[in-house]
Amino acid sequence: MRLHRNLVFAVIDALKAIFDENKYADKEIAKALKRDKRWGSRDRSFIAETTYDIVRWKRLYAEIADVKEPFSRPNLFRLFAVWATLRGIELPDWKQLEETPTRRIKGRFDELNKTRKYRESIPDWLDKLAIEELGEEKWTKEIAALNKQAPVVLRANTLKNSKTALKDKLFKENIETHTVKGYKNALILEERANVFSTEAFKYGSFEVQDASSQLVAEFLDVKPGMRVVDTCAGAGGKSLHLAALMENKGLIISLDIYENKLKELKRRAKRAGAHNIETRTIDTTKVVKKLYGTADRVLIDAPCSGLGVLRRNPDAKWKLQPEFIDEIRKTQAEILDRYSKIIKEDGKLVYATCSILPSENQKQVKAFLERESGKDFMLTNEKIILSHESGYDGFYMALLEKRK
Ligand SMILES: C[S@@+](CC[C@H](N)C(=O)[O-])C[C@H]1O[C@@H](n2cnc3c(N)ncnc32)[C@H](O)[C@@H]1O
Repeated sequence: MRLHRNLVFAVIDALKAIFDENKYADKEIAKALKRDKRWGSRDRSFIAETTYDIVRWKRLYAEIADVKEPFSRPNLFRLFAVWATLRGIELPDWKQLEETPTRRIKGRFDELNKTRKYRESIPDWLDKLAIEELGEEKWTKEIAALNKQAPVVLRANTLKNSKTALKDKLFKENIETHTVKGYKNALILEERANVFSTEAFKYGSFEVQDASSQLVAEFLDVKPGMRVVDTCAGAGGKSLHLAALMENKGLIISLDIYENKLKELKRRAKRAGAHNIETRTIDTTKVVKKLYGTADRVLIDAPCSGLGVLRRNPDAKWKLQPEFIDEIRKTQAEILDRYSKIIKEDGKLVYATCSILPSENQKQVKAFLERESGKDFMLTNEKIILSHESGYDGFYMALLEKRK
């Protein structure tokens, strides 16, 4: 592989913003990709993948390069030199890469590889917390899986086409996919590609959605004609799936505390041809209270640490703080107490997160069932999805039924 100066500079600029200015990796990468319209798909994937790689392995690479944050530009080039050396890429004779100690890099890598917190590049507090929650054996396997690059998974939008029809459509646009057992509407890309530029995407034939995430709406057991409330709808990944499962019949009320996310949901719903979704911003407590006792089904896709989706958001390893996880657990408990009241008698509720920590998942549900607010509910099904077992994102979902 030959390294191109413009592409490497784009990576360095993105890393500077992510590491030193605390910006989000996905946003900075999107910005970097807009810099030159002439860049082709290989150039673009070099920028995206290299940036994500260096974000993912920040602690390991910084230790090998012996550099500390905040990173100066010369130090960011040192991190890049570590990345390139470990991949066996020949370094060009640019002044920024002069005197890279190639042999020493390989030696340090072998040495640090023996210790999990360096090998998997994780902060000490996270390593400690995850061992307490999952046990060392499970965590060691899980973090190794969460450090891999995620496959691109699509969900066929059955309001527009079947999975088989979508597969054919994409094939005609030179995108090859395969199906996976156990995931009704999922197609996995054989090779990474910019699916957003396809005609199939513009027509609303699919959404990009991880396979584990695709299990959540199905878990809620919705039927056409039902009244469903998606309480933490965000930009609508699950609402859109619910609309498809309900064949556009009945009503989905999608709530969130952020109006801008719901605006994006509406835009996506239009493209997907989902006509039974109504959005409401939770700007006062009244919005939720008005819904008490009205829904056949409620989805709580709760805000969480996001530790199950580190493959997609590796910068979360560095942005997450233990205090945030403490706070989010309190929010999850409050949300369960308040939003469970939206359910009618005999109705069903799904509580889901994209976290792998029992304290945000099964323990949260258990505590809810023991509180006054949960006394009428019964846990009838539960899925604990770990990335090293499923091959997809880490997720949790619990199905609760309201008794008479
Ligand atoms: C896991 S994300 C939802 C993802 C979304 N359901 C999807 O499938 O694309 C959690 C969402 O909860 C929202 N949220 C945070 N606190 C909330 C609250 N108190 N009430 C409702 N929504 C909340 C966040 O804005 C975020 O969009």
